[in-house]
Amino acid sequence: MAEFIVQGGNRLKGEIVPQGAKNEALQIICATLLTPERVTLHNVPEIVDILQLMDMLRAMGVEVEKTGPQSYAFRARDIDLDYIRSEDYRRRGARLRGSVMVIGPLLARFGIAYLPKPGGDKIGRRRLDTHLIGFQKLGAKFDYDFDNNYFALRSDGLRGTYMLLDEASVTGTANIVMAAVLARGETTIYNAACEPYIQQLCRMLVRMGADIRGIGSNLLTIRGVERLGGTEHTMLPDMIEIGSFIGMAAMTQSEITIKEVSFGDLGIIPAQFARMGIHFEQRGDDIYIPSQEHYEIDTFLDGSIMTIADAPWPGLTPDLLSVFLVVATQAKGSVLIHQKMFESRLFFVDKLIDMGAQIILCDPHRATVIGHNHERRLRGTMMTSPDIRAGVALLIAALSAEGRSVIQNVEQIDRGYQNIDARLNALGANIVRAE
Ligand SMILES: CC(=O)N[C@H]1[C@@H](OP(=O)(O)OP(=O)(O)OC[C@H]2O[C@@H](n3ccc(=O)[nH]c3=O)[C@H](O)[C@@H]2O)O[C@H](CO)[C@@H](O)[C@@H]1O
Ligand SMILES: C=C(OP(=O)(O)O)C(=O)O
Repeated sequence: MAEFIVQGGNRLKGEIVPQGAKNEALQIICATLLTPERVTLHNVPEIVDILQLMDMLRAMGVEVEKTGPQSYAFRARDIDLDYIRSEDYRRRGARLRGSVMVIGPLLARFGIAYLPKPGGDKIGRRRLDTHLIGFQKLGAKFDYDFDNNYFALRSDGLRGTYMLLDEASVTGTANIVMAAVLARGETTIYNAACEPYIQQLCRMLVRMGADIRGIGSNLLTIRGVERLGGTEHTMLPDMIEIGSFIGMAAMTQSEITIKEVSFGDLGIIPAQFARMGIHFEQRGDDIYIPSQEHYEIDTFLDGSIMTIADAPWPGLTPDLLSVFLVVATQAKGSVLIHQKMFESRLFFVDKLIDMGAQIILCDPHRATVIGHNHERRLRGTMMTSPDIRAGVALLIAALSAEGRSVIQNVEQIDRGYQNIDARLNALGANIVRAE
């Protein structure tokens, strides 16, 4: 298990370029299975989850070639359909959440797919009902194999239909869209997720020849086509990484410019940081954050305590709530952080409490934070990263803290943030990676 040894207290300064979006890349890489033609992807983040998904596709028979820095070409000519029943496939699938999205393309193109229990962050129940019920509505049949622990899905030709999703699942919507683009007839998906990840996927599918209307909304209409062709696609900058850097700048009182953020695709994220009292300027497509001695959390218009809560897009992504929570520990004022979607994502606050933060964990979904207004620093300590985003929140806490912290299990952070120690050290942080 690798760890970060962090000497806290440095103010950071300089420019940082965000990586390509992890959760978009997971969808997009799975979509390359939909065509035997070449698909070239740019701005691919070389993080553990993405490298593992690419290895899984290679093992399935996809030709994957690195064509430049952060660029890869994929060609899914001959897929080994025996491999997708193998123990190796199940083992690889279990390492990341994104693996679940190979199912839609396999079902659409080959009429057969196996769904092993996917991995990903252990942040509460992560059900797959939306995916499976969606495939069933398109005419697929599924059985659970109790001996081998996987779902087997089959179809003798998917057919378009109307469906109202029980929840706006991100990976569920991506999976169903990828199945529907090659189904016969028209599919309507209501209550579809509409994050920029999904919008980007849909735009790429359209360039491959798909017919999709309603992109960016929660009502998608897809007219199935016979086949899809090759294309090129560039990932957006990772909005979760951008949000993490905004939070880090505020906590460490640093002056940072985040380059080429694709501001229009950040949705409500900048406005929510502004409600935390954090100043920033949009300069072209960059975000400039000046060094701030203090930041004061807004109240609601009636004077009541601010709540920062997640909601399906265009609401605030749950993946940034851990960062908002840590940022609040040094703000002036109080805030209620309400993580509605996941039930085990706030437990990392005990580490922040150990560091001296004033937090009351009200229940698994809600924590009240009373900020120190930078009058009292957090204290460095020993901690373990429980999931990607809590890991980064703890790293931000450690960077701002007095003294030395050790963060164990940084493999969790590496799943989602490329080379984060070196990139932050280039801004003046003091992070040493030890194996
Ligand atoms: C690989 C990937 O892309 N992972 C992201 C994806 O996971 P993933 O697609 O697995 O998450 P889902 O969107 O399916 O749902 C996440 C959780 O939120 C709940 N839920 C979902 C929709 C809804 O309207 N109401 C609701 O309560 C679900 O029950 C579930 O517990 O989306 C999550 C929600 O943005 C993010 O945290 C993950 O980083
Ligand atoms: C929860 C996340 O990832 P995953 O769905 O891959 O576990 C995340 O990116 O914050």
